[in-house]
Amino acid sequence: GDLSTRKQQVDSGVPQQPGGRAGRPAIQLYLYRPSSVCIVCGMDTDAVAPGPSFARNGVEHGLYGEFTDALNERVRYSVRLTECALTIQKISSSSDQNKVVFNLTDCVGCRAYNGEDEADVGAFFSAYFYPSKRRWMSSGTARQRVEQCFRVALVQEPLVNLQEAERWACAIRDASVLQKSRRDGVVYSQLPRSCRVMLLVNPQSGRGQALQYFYGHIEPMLTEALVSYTLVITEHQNHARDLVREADLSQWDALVILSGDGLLFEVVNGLLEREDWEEAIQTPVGILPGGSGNALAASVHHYTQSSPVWGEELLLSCGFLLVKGLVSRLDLVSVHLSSSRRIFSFLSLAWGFVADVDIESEKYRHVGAMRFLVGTMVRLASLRVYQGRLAFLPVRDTPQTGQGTRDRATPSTPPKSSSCSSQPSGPNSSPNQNSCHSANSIQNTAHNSSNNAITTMTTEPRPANQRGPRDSLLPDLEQPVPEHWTVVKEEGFVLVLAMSQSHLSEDLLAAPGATADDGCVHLFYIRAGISRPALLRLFLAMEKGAHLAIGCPHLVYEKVTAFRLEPRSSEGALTVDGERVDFGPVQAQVHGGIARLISG
Ligand SMILES: Nc1ncnc2c1ncn2[C@@H]1O[C@H](COP(=O)(O)OP(=O)(O)OP(=O)(O)O)[C@@H](O)[C@H]1O
Repeated sequence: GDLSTRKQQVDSGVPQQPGGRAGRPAIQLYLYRPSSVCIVCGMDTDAVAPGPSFARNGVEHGLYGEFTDALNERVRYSVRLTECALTIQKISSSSDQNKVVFNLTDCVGCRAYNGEDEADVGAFFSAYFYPSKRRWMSSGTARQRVEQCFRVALVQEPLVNLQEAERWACAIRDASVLQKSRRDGVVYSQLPRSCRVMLLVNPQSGRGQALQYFYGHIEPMLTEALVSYTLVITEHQNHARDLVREADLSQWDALVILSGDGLLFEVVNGLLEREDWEEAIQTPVGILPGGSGNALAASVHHYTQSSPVWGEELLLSCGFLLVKGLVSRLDLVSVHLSSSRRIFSFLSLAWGFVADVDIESEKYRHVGAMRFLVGTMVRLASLRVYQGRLAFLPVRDTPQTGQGTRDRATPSTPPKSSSCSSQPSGPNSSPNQNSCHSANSIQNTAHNSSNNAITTMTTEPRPANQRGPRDSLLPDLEQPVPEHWTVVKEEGFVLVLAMSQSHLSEDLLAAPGATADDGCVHLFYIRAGISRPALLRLFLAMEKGAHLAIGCPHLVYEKVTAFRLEPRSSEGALTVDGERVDFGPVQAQVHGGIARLISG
């Protein structure tokens, strides 16, 4: 339904209706009451003359209109829309002081509507912006909601006024769609306009506030951006996985989760367990932070090169990226567990200190993201050494044609699924022979069973746990690692951490150089012998991603495409994407860019 009330604020120069207060946004319900809108369109004044490329209340290379403040008819504004900005200026003012320019890269939508008062002939349009602004009372910037509302009352005919409001709304929407902040070197595709999203919310995630976050921040934003969604509230573990495995994906342009990373782990693995996994994994996935770790959400925000944000500011940032709808590639790591199970990870594999902190701090969940700090202090007090063997395939030693490296040139028509196997290949197999890339089309195609690119199965379908891309770099887990792999001499570790994204949690920038689709795993390990203060210094430095610059002799960092870890001590946990997995030998290989992630 329509939004029905909102906070209104008119500042000295320009009427604004910010939905949240400055600084950290609180959870608020934005209920819309259009009658509170404050600008009247159609005043005949020459105080601010339109530029030569504008027609008054008409379009040439933009739009120009003149307005008065409905709350004070003596205050008038000129409004200009160009291809990249909406500029609002107080007409009576001769200086530029009262001019406000809204960049359309910050605009998520605009809509036209009638007022609640049936006797009112005027119509309205509202434009919704989320510019990055300085925080109130603290340093840095964060996105904050700003609404600009205009009343159109050109004539006494309500329909004509509504058509004029719709013309402005449409022009602002169209111009905003074209204005997106893209990073150099990233290949994007685009969600369709008015896209359809399946939005999965885990009400238990984090401190149990995910649904509040949804209704307070995300639902209004989706409505503003005309994104239609189906809300699914997960009821139990593996609910999302089962749902995604069976869903008719042609109904959705994206699968988005509002939760911790664990729910996206289920979605990704559900997609790869489908018979049509090659096409299914092309469905863009998105993340909205609702957990206590929120590592992928923090990474996605970090990739936009914006200053760090946390909590609800991070939620707003990720919500903004979702409705802007840019999609890039996402690496997945195929992880073979000792139980012969294979799972796919988009985030991390941890053993030792980090994994133990993650699992042991579950009991401090009520303190939110602080649980990791508490857990770190507790585990530091009883620091352990974990015995095991580690081997890896450095990026520099990886065959260029093999899987695990970034391959943007992969043809868009996938090979037949029947030629693929999820089982590890023998050490002598050629990566080319074994490679089974998914369709790496950057087009945002409908998930249509008549699509030519979709491969039909010509042989017996593989069981769900054997689907997904073939791991051409991995030998059998019982076989020794290939000779060209690097085997670590030491067998005593404090931690081993394999990162696919930049962040380990909202405030731990573990792999500063990582991107979502760099085609490698950022492998860190800390050798036994590090002192408690040195380890603490490393974690404190990690908050700003400065741990590698400390020069700690116990910390080793390698970019790899595959690795194997064989724990020898029985204590400690093994986690994949923050979830505990079967303890024992494990090996993994990266599949560069096989999934798609809503990012910026
Ligand atoms: N309604 C539910 N009740 C209980 N568990 C659920 C429910 N929905 C999903 N789950 C499971 O909860 C687990 C944790 O979810 P998720 O990682 O999304 O949140 P979180 O653990 O709070 O986040 P974080 O790891 O950042 O603290 C997942 O394995 C998921 O399967």
